[in-house]
Amino acid sequence: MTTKNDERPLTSTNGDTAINPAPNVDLPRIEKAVREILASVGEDPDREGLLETPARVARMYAEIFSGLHIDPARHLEKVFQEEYDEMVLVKDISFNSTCEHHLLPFLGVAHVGYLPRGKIVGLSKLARVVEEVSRRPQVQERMTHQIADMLSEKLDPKGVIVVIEAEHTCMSIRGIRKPGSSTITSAVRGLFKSNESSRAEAMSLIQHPSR
Ligand SMILES: Nc1nc2c(ncn2[C@@H]2O[C@H](COP(=O)(O)OP(=O)(O)OP(=O)(O)O)[C@@H](O)[C@H]2O)c(=O)[nH]1
Ligand SMILES: [Zn+2]
Repeated sequence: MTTKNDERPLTSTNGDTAINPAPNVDLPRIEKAVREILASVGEDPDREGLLETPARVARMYAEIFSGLHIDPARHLEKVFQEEYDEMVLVKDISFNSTCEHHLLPFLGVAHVGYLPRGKIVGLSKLARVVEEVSRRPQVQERMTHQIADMLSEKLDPKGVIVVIEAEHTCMSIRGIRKPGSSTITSAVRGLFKSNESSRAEAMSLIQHPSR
């Protein structure tokens, strides 16, 4: 089954009814662009194996960029009053994000810690923040400090530390081609910034193998 460029329906479902799961993402526009890219590299967008590709890619972008249209910090609204003022650290939160320079994935783990000031938050919420922030085109540095800023603002903690370790596929599958290289970024706020021993304690817990 082949159809001409301008005859192809610009919907993004396999069935008759187009349901756009991401109302702020223009799926038909992505599909059109993907067809254009395929044609530009010398492919035939109308060959059987590629027929559904533009719609798939559109859905994929809606998924991996879904963090653009939401406020990840909303997960930090529900706090519990608790007189615990030692460190809380959730390690090895896996994520995948997209490098804004090449639109290729960078993926790895985030470590998120804070020193509460009478307010704690559900542990899963830290992972939810990482998950949603990661679903944006970005650089790792911005992702790191945005997560730290969200915690600082919503929890008013005594300190925040965010460390992210990731492999950038734009460095491993193309360009300089260094698979296995790892980029580490950190953002520290409050006591973790001003107090060297607090920061060292957090860093040693982060570096310590889990379990
Ligand atoms: N600082 C930073 N750089 C990134 C990130 N993701 C990708 N990059 C880099 O962005 C840079 C873009 O460099 P350019 O010279 O504009 O593009 P390019 O010619 O494709 O670069 P090469 O990757 O060196 O081939 C590259 O050095 C990438 O490694 C990130 O999260 N943070
Ligand atoms: Zn890149």
